[in-house]
Amino acid sequence: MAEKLIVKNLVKEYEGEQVLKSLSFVVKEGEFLSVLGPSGCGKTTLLRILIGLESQTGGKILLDGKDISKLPASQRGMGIIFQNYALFPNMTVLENVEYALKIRPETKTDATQRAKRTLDMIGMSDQLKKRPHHLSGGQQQRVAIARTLALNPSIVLLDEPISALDVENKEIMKRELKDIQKKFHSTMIYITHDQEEAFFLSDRIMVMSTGTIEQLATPLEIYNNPANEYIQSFVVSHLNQKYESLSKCIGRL
Ligand SMILES: Nc1ncnc2c1ncn2[C@@H]1O[C@H](COP(=O)(O)OP(=O)(O)OP(=O)(O)O)[C@@H](O)[C@H]1O
Repeated sequence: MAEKLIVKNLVKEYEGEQVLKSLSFVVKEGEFLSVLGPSGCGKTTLLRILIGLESQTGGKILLDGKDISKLPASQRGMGIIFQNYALFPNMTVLENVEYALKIRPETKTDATQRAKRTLDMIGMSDQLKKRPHHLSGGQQQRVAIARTLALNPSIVLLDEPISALDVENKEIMKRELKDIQKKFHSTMIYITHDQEEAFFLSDRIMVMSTGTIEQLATPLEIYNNPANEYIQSFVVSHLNQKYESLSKCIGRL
C-alpha cells in the first residue's frame, strides 16, 4: 500500500508546554488507522492539526507526497466527521448532503445526482425527504458520513463518531463503518478512547499516552506483543478484564 499521509516530528506547544512531543507516523492508502488514548493525551489536538484547524509548533505533514503543513483547511481536501453530526436541522437529508456539493464549482453541476448516489451507497435512499430530527442517532450519523464522503475527500478523519450513540446503535454503526470504508476505498483516521472500538475497526492502532506514541501496530500485534507496561495495562489488561467479566456473566446464565 502506498504512503498516503506522512507525519514527521510533529510538535504542538500550548503556553510553552508540549502536548504533542515529536510524533512521527505513516498512514497507508486505504488504511483504517485508529488513534487510541485516554482523555488529554492529545488526540483532538493531533486531528485539528492534521485537518488544518490548528497550526503545529514544529514538524511536517505530507499528503500524497505534498507538503501540506502550512495549507489552510479548505485546501487540504480532507473530510471530518464529528460526534455530534452537525447537520442543518432545517434541511432534508438530501439537502444536507447536496449543500456542500453545491457551493463548490467542481461538484455544483451534478450535486443532486452525486448526493443521491452517495446516500444510496450508505443505505439512506429511502429517507431523502426527512429532516434530521425525524431520524435516529445512527441514521443522522450516516447522513453526516454521506455528506463527507460525497466530496470524495483524500482522507476521512473521524472524531469519536459513535460515542454519543446508545449501545445497540453503536454496534450497528461499528459494522457499517467498516463496510462503508471498504465500499468507498477511503483512508480513515479514527480518534477514540475505546479499546474495543479500536480493536474491532482498525487495520492498525496508534496508541498514545500524554503527547507520545507508545505503539503503532495491528490489533493482533499489540495484543500479543505489547510494547511496554503502559500498553499492557491500558490495552491488554483492559480487554482481558472486559472479556473475563463478560464470560462470568454468561457463565451465570
Ligand atoms: N487551546 C488550548 N490551550 C491550552 N491547552 C490546550 C488547548 N487545547 C488542548 N490543550 C491541552 O492539550 C492536551 C491535549 O488535549 P486534547 O484535547 O488534544 O486531548 P484528547 O486526547 O483529545 O482528550 P479528550 O479525549 O478528552 O478529548 C490537554 O492537556 C489539554 O488541556
